Amino acid sequence: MSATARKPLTLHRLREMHAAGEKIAMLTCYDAAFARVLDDAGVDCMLVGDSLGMVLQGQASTVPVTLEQMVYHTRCVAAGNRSAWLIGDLPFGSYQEGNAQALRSATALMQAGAHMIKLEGGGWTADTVRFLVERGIPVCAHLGLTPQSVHALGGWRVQGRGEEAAATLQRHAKELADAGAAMLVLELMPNALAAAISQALTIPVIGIGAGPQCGGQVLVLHDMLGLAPGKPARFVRDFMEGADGIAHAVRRYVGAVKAGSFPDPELHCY
Ligand SMILES: Nc1nc(=O)c2c([nH]1)NC[C@@H]1CN(c3ccc(C(=O)N[C@@H](CCC(=O)O)C(=O)O)cc3)CN21
Ligand SMILES: CC(C)C(=O)C(=O)O
Ligand SMILES: [Mg+2]
Repeated sequence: MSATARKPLTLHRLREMHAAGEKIAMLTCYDAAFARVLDDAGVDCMLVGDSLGMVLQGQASTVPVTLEQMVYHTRCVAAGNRSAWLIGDLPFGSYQEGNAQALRSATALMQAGAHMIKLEGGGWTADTVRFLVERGIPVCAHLGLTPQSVHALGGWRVQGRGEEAAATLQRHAKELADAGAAMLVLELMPNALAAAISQALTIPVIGIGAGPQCGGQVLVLHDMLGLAPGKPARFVRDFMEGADGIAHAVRRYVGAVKAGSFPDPELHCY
């Protein structure tokens, strides 16, 4: 634990960082032990991602993850975290019924310790985003490869290739920002498209497989520690390679994101 504890990050502070051009470093986190490590290493935002269904549970997608499981892991992370901004992922089926269901699910994550909730999907979610924001719940939107829709999208494929698909994603991003989303995750899309969306919005855009020109980056923790099974996706870098332990690997990730040296457009991008 560092001698000088950081002040807890706020949405106000994240907006200031973004306005000043400082990149935001986000990692997924699923438990208290890692939350301590990430907090001490200076990670700005922790996402309790529904990717835990694949990473922790060994399932083939994020579709089976339940709200109850997300609440449990959010509570675990909140217990270990002191100063990072904590984002809870709404799982598949926990907001699609309508605004009332979305508010109930978001409330469960906020009461478990989340500071913000994230939900996947395009323009159709804008009304729900507005509804939650008006009721005091900060919302992060998520566009591009939205894993909860993997069976509809036809696999883990790069999104927004082609003019029409790119224009649609740009329109959805604008609609979500207008609805009050305070942050936007862009997953798996060409650099140029993610750069254009980041430029067009004032809110921080956090990329994963979306190029270096986003306002910040996120990776799945176990991927950047070289712990995920199988061949990693192209956008992953193993920060354990040459690192002196886990805390050092996480500090190297934070440093690389802040310096703009990760992701490398030659290696990790589309
Ligand atoms: N461990 C883990 N890491 C992740 O980043 C992640 C998850 N799990 N689970 C939920 C989703 C699924 N994700 C994935 C999974 C696979 C690819 C993948 O294999 N992509 C190909 C690109 C295919 C194309 O060119 O269209 C690649 O080579 O990167 C990408 C994102 C991202 N998310
Ligand atoms: C990869 C990030 C953006 C995510 O949604 C997750 O980890 O569930
Ligand atoms: Mg997710």
